[in-house]
Amino acid sequence: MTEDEVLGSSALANAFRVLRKHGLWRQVPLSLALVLAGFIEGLGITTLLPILRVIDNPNPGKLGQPEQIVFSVLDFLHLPHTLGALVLIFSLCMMVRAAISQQTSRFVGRIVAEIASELRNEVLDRLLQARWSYFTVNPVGRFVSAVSIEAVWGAYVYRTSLTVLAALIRAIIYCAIGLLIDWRAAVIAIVLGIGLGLINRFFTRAGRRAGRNQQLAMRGLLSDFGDVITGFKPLKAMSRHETLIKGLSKETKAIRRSMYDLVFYQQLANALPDLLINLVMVAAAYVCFKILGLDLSAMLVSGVIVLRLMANVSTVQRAIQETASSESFYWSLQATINEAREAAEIFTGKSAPALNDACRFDRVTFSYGAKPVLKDVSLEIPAGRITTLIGESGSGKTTIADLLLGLFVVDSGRITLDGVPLDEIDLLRWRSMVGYVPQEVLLFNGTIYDNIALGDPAISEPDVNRALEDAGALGFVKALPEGIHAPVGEHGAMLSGGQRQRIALARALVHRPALLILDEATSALDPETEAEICQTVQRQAGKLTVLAITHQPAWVTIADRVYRVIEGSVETTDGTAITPTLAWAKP
Ligand SMILES: Nc1ncnc2c1ncn2[C@@H]1O[C@H](COP(=O)(O)OP(=O)(O)OP(=O)(O)O)[C@@H](O)[C@H]1O
Repeated sequence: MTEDEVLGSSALANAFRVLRKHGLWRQVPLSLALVLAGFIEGLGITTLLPILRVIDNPNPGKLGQPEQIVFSVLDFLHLPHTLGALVLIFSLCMMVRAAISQQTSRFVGRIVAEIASELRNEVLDRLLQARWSYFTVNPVGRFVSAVSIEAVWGAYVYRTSLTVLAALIRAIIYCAIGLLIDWRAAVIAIVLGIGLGLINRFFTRAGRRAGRNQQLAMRGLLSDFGDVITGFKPLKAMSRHETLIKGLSKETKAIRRSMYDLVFYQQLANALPDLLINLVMVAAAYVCFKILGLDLSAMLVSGVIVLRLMANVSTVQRAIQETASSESFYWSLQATINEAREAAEIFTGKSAPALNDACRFDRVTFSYGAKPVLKDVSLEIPAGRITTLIGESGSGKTTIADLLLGLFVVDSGRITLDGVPLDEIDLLRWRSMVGYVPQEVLLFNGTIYDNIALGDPAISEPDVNRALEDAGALGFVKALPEGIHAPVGEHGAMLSGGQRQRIALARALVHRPALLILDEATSALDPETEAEICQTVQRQAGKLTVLAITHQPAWVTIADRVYRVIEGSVETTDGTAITPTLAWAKP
C-alpha cells in the first residue's frame, strides 16, 4: 500500500497495521497481562456488590450470579462471608491489578524504546545501502526528518497503537463483566461508546489532516533551512539571506496552523467524552432509580462498571485520535524506508579488484536522462601513472570518475580493471582501494584527526601525520595550538579553502589507496603548494594510480597521459578523436 492509501484508511485499522508491522507476537505478553488485570479488576469491582449488600443488610437474602462468584472465591480461600473478608478481597484485587499495571508500563516503555531504535536503525541502514543517484534527487531534509522527528514520532505512534489495543481489551472485559452484573447498564455504556466512536470520526479525520500538514511542513522546513544554512556565507555577504529566511515563514506558518488544529481537535476529543459520560450517567441514574426501581447498591456497582467501561472507551478514542494525528510521520518514515530499499545498490560482482595494468573505458555511452553525457568513449588509465582529464565545464569529466567507481552504471560499452569488467568486480572492495577528493570539499564538524581517520580504529596518529605530510598540510596543522586535534568548525569553516582541500587530500591518502581521484582537488591552492603536492604524488609513481580532473596546468605538466573531454567525447590533446580506439597524448 502506498503512503496515501494507508492514510486514506481508518485510523483504527492503521493502529493494528502498525502493531502487525512490528510483530504481533511482541504484544502477546502485554495482551495476556491486560486480560489478567482486567479480570482481577473486574473481580474487585464485583466484590463491591456484596460489600454494599452486607453494609446495607447483614442478611442479604437471595444472591445474584456475580455475588455467588465472589462468595465462591471466599469459600475457595476459606474466608468467612463477612464484610472484612470482602474488603480484603477487594483491596487485594486492586493491589494485584496495580502491580500488573506497573509491570505492563515497564514493558510498554521497553518495547517503545526498542521500536524507536529499530525504526532509526532501519532507515539509516537502508539509506546507507541506497545508490548515489537516490541522494542526488532527494532533499537532505527528508533524510534528516526521517532519522530524527519521524523516528521519534513513529515510536510514539506505536505507543498510541498499543494504547488502542490495551484499552480495547479492557473495554471488552468490562463489557463482559457489565453484561454479567447488569446488562442494562452495560447496554447503555456500549451504545454510548458507539455514539462516541461515531462523533470521534470527525475529530480523527480533522486531526489526521492537521498531522499530515504538520509533517509535510516540518520536512519542508528542515530541507529549506538546511540548504540556507549550508550556503549561508555568500547569502549573508550579499545581505540576501533575509529574503530567503523570510521564505521559510511559509513553512513556520503552516506548522503553527497545523499545531493549532492538532491541539484543538485533541482537546475537543478529550473534553467531549467527559461531557457525554456525565450527562448520560445522570440520565441513566434517574431511569434506573426512578423508573426501573433498581436498588441503590446494584445501581452503585453498575455505575462503577459503566464509568470504568466508558473510561476505557474514551481512552480508545483518545488513542485513535492521537494515532491519527501523528501517524503521518510513521507512514512517511516507512515510505522513505521502502523507497531507499528499492533504490538499494545491487552488487553482483564477486571478483577481487586488482589494479596492476590499467582501468579501461571501452566505447562507453552514458546519460543521466534523455541526453547522453558520454558518447562512445574509450580511454585508458594506466596503473602507477598519472592520467589527467581536462575539458570544458559540464563536458562529463566527473561523470567518468563516477562511472569508474560504479556510482552510476554505463548504458553501453564496458569498463574494466586489469581486463575484468567492473560488473564482475566486488565494488565495495574496489571503492575501499580508492582515495577520492571531490570538487566541493565538505569537512565534518570535528577535529582534523576525526576528519582524516573518519572513525576507523585501524588509522593511527602516525598514519594521519604521514597523510598530512603527503597532502602538504603538516606545516600549517603543526602551527595550530591543538595540532591535529584542532577543531575545523562547521563544514570546516575555521580553515581556509586551501587548508580544507589539503585535509581532504590527506583523508584520501591516509588509507594508502591504489587509485587516487582528484576532482579539482588543488584549485584553491597557491602554485607553490600545488607544485609540492604534485611532487609528492609523482614520488609515489609506480605504487599509486592517479586520475586528476583539473583545469590547472600543473597536473597537465606532470601527467603521463592527458585526455580532453569535449561534449561527451574524449580526444587526445593533439585533437585526434580517440573513440572508439584507445589513444593518449602529452600536450
Ligand atoms: N546527477 C546528475 N543528474 C543529472 N545530470 C547530471 C548529474 N551530474 C551531472 N549531470 C550533468 O552531466 C553533465 C556532465 O557533468 P560533469 O559533472 O560530469 O561535468 P564536468 O566536466 O565534471 O564539469 P565541471 O568541470 O564543471 O565539474 C552536465 O551537463 C551536468 O549537468
